[in-house]
Amino acid sequence: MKKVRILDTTLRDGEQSPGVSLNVQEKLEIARQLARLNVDVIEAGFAVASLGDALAVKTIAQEVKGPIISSLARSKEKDIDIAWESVRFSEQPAIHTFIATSDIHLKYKLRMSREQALEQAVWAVKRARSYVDEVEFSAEDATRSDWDYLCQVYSAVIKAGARILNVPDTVGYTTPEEMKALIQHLYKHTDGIEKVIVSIHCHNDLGLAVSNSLSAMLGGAGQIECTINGIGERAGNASLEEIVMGLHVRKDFYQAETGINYSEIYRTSRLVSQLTGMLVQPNKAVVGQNAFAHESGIHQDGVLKEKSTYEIMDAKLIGREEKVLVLGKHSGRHAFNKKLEELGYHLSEEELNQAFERFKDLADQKKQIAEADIQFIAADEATRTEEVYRLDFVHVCCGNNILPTATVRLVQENGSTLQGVATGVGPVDAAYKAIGQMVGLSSSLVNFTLQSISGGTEALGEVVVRIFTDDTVYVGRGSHQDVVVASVIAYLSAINKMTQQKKLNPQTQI
Ligand SMILES: CC(=O)SCCNC(=O)CCNC(=O)[C@H](O)C(C)(C)COP(=O)(O)OP(=O)(O)OC[C@H]1O[C@@H](n2cnc3c(N)ncnc32)[C@H](O)[C@@H]1OP(=O)(O)O
Ligand SMILES: CC(C)C(=O)C(=O)O
Ligand SMILES: [Mg+2]
Repeated sequence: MKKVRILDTTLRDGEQSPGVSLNVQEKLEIARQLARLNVDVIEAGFAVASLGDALAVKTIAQEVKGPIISSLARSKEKDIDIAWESVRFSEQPAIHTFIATSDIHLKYKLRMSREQALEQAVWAVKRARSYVDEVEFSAEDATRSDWDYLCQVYSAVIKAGARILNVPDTVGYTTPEEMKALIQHLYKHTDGIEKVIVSIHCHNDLGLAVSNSLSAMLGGAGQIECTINGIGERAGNASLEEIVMGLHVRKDFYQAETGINYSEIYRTSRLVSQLTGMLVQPNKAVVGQNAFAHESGIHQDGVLKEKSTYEIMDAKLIGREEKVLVLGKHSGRHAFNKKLEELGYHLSEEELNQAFERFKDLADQKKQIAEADIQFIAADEATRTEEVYRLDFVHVCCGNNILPTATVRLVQENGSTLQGVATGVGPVDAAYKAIGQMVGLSSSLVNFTLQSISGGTEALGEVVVRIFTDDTVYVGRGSHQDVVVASVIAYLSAINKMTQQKKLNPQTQI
């Protein structure tokens, strides 16, 4: 059975999804979960992009054990040096350098000749190899590049010391058949290719990212680059859970397997969705809410008689079992903490106390606490931003025959309070206007989403808010059984992040 390496790029390409911005603590939490999922490589970021990115890569390199920790770098001295400074603390550091090879990119973007790009690629790989053995090289837009030129570039970078050759379908342009043929062509015409790992990195512009990745594997690729829930630039990247389960369920056909710990798949999907604010569509394969739900009578009848009639994988295998938890309003701190540890969370004393208090509040109002509720509360506490403004109370007056009005009181860091009242088109709008006036916020709300975390009208409502200011998006999350309260908490969480950022960088306008 062939072993396929999984490189997870949720924290790099995944974070390139429009509207996603993760802080260091959130990235660390995801990286820890990726280690539990047992990915082979975590591409932790693009260190040169910002001080925050470099710090996140460095923190992950220092804290997360198990996977190789890599940073992306253009084929530029500054990028490679900063990438090295950030990953060097890992037990297994790696640098991933790239340059585009398609004529379109060479002519219009890089304004370089083919010869110049080849020279630059070789230089970059040598510089990266002066720091570390694990050097990956990507020929950006490989699938729209001339195949002979591509072989020349790959032969030259192997000679320069690259250990992994990545073939990106940067704009999701190729097809499964063409991808397999390209990988086979590279194997025939690239000098020294048998000594390196061939990797594949597919985008989903035509919805073919997973198919193209699996085809590349059939052509000989030994590493697949992907993201949790398929998030990433534009239409996203190949989705990790679909690739891994595709290889597992069709082992008979692909004759390949990964080292992924299947039981962590669902939990990882939930965590990434929660922290990025990118909701998972209900019909998403493997991790969508409906992926194991049977609606029609004939299907239900079949499944009741024998599950395998309509199920090709076991929900329990990926950690999706809907357990009725024994945890409830009579549970104590020990049992609660043990459950958190089972779910992979190690909270500080203070975080545990806060999480326990929220759990008890919820248990008072909800008959059954689902695992998803507990996971949400734990992740929320583990990644909480320092509170510049905390909600004291929100009262709303609304209905079908009344002007929606909200009164809100906030407590500031120094203990003083702010109180405001406003009207709006609905209770959330009114509350947001009251808060905006109190904190002097001139930024506009970009996006607001609301979903329930578990079933029933008493379920926790999860709100994700994105606010935009000074070219930066701040993502805030909030959860509460009352959706107006959840909305206010989410808004304050985004405002708190923005205010913290302003303290670090006083030029930033609010
Ligand atoms: C296919 C991908 O996903 S690639 C990764 C994409 N991810 C990102 O871009 C996120 C992080 N990026 C950033 O923070 C910024 O773009 C930075 C810090 C990397 C660069 O910022 P800036 O210096 O302001 O440059 P800007 O982004 O406007 O333009 C990119 C420059 O890099 C050059 N460039 C692009 N790719 C490469 C490469 N692989 N090697 C060398 N140079 C490159 C471009 O030609 C352009 O150069 P120019 O300024 O001489 O015209
Ligand atoms: C940097 C490379 C690997 C990339 O993300 C792409 O080409 O899509
Ligand atoms: Mg990409």
